[in-house]
Amino acid sequence: MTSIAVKAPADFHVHLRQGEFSKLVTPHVKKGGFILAYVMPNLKPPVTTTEQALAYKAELQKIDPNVEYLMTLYLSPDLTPDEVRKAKKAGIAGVKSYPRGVTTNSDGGIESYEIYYPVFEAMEQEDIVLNLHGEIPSDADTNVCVLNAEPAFLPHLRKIHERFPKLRIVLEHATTRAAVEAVKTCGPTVACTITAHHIALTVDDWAGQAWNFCKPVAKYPDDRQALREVIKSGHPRFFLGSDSAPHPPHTKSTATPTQSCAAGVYTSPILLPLVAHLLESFGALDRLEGFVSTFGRSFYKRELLGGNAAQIPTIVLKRVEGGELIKEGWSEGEQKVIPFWSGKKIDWVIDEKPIR
Ligand SMILES: NC(=O)N[C@@H](CC(=O)O)C(=O)O
Repeated sequence: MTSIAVKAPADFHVHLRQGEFSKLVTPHVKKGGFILAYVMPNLKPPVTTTEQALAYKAELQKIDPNVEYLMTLYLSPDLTPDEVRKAKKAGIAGVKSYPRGVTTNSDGGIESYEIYYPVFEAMEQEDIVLNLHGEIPSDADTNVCVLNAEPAFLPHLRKIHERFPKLRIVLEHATTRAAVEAVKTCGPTVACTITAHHIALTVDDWAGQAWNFCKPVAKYPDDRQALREVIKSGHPRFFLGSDSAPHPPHTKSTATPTQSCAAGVYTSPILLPLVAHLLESFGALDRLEGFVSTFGRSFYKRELLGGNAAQIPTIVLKRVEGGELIKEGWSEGEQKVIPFWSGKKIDWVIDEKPIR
């Protein structure tokens, strides 16, 4: 195969940041082949109200109007059932839960799920999606660390799903076989995003390599295998959410003995070619459109159906013999960002002028 057409690619988990940094990274969604971005709310301060989310959306639209932005709120005590109803009317798509302290800007994250049951009830009624960062905080007393934080979280997923069976829930950026199996056994209201980097990496790739470090961390080879298998099987409740998380280079690469490096892997500007390259590497290229577009769109009720099929935006990838080098980085003024696999070659690029 030398070219592939993908209809309406949608990234169901992306960090677009704020201020000048946002101006650099937001256009990279389109650059990477995507026309829909499901935007994370972990800004400083976090996006906790409908008003803030709409103001943030307006900023993103000003930077790049060519992408559809689906906005989320940050689960915190500020979020009330009334605010959920207001959010629904304003078109907010989801609420993201970060357990306290597990990742970037999660100091205001949650400590217990039960206190949010009235909020979940309103979300279930209003059909707003709950996006779960599925890790529990590390705790030496209970032997929890980054390697088992995700399996240890799964009982919470099951409990919330049992209590609110109609609430649509997405377990974000799954990294383990246990998570894949847990989501499979849940009902049709529970889905799961998988990142590009987690189908490439294992523990060995981030131990000693800050650029591959993100939360949740990549796990064992067998866990990666489970992610690949479920994508290859074409399971419709498993789809792409890149968790593309840019950080200024100095926060990734110049950690000191007392300061750890920022968590996050940046894939936006190369995303669709990268996913095609990875899926092809394990024989799942035929699942590309399902994984990066139709499955997620169907779960989120954002299908592009009917009308004239020719009007659906289509991105064409072409194969590059010998591979295409991933750029060293992008910069604008003082802002700079370095992508995942910078300096490595991948086999696909976006065809800017496809012959139709
Ligand atoms: N994935 C990451 O490692 N980091 C994300 C936060 C998150 O989604 O955990 C970020 O905002 O940098």
